[in-house]
Amino acid sequence: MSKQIEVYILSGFLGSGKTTLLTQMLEQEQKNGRKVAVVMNELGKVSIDSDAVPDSLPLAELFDGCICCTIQEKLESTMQGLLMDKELDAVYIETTGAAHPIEVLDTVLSPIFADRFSSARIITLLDVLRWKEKDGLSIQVKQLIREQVRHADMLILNKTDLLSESEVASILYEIQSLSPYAQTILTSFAKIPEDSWRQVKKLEKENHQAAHVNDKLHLKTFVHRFTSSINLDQFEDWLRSLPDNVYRIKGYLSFHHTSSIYLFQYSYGTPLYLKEPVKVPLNFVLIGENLDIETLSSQLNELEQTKS
Ligand SMILES: Nc1nc2c(ncn2[C@@H]2O[C@H](COP(=O)(O)OP(=O)(O)OP(=O)(O)O)[C@@H](O)[C@H]2O)c(=O)[nH]1
Repeated sequence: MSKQIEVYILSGFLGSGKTTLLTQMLEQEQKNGRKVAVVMNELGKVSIDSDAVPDSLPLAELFDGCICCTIQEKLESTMQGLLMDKELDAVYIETTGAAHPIEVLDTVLSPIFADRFSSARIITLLDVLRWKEKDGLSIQVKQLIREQVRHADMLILNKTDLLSESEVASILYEIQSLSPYAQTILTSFAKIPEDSWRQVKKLEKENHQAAHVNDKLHLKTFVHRFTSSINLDQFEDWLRSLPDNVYRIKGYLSFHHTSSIYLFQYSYGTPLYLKEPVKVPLNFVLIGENLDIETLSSQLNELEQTKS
């Protein structure tokens, strides 16, 4: 199997400190001599933050749209292009403040190459002052910030210099009830301990051995590779039996009754099948909260056991 590439999705509302954080992460990575690439997304037509990325690093700037919705396919092709670099260790994606992290994760895990990026992590920054004054925000913005917090693997409560210790403590308490599993740290100017974000990845690696570590991560991804065709009716029975914590599925399937391959998409309970014109590996990606990966894996293996 080809080398896994680490992916860090930097999420957080406008001005929360994503670029400030990215600059430090890249300094660390350069010090460690690792090869990284950066993907930056701006809603407008021009580059604003690209100076934060040293000239020596590959940088893809995706303008004039949001990679979580209007220009999803640009992100997908950018990620596919990055796979050509055999030396690459990690990709940092700075999202726009308006991005929904699950939508970005969903794009990063395109079934064409999901097995290479399956350790993707969401790191969310929260501006504590903005959170304290959230009553002044629209319902939609409040909802988006909550989603960014809720789906984080690592949560950075930034700009703590702007509030008192007791105000920060009460926000921490509130946030931990919203996102009890994320590794949470308090920062000013996004100063995080060296390489701490890379430890988040290690936690999942240990998932398979240490049951207690599972509790730390709530949003999970799982990539299954089908090696044969399956029975459509049985597949649909399996879909109907899925728990609500499976948010997204997408992947390639082949069925006993046809020689075609289908791209299957499932979002908020609605399935969609599209005939795929070319032959592709049958990668099947699931994204959800607290997924019981062992059970899902054995159910998918079982689907392959039926031969007609
Ligand atoms: N006081 C204070 N200012 C901070 C802190 N972190 C970042 N800033 C400042 O906040 C502003 C926004 O920081 P950025 O890192 O550009 O935030 P961003 O999330 O990349 O912003 P967008 O790209 O607009 O979404 C900059 O002027 C930073 O210097 C902090 O902890 N405390």
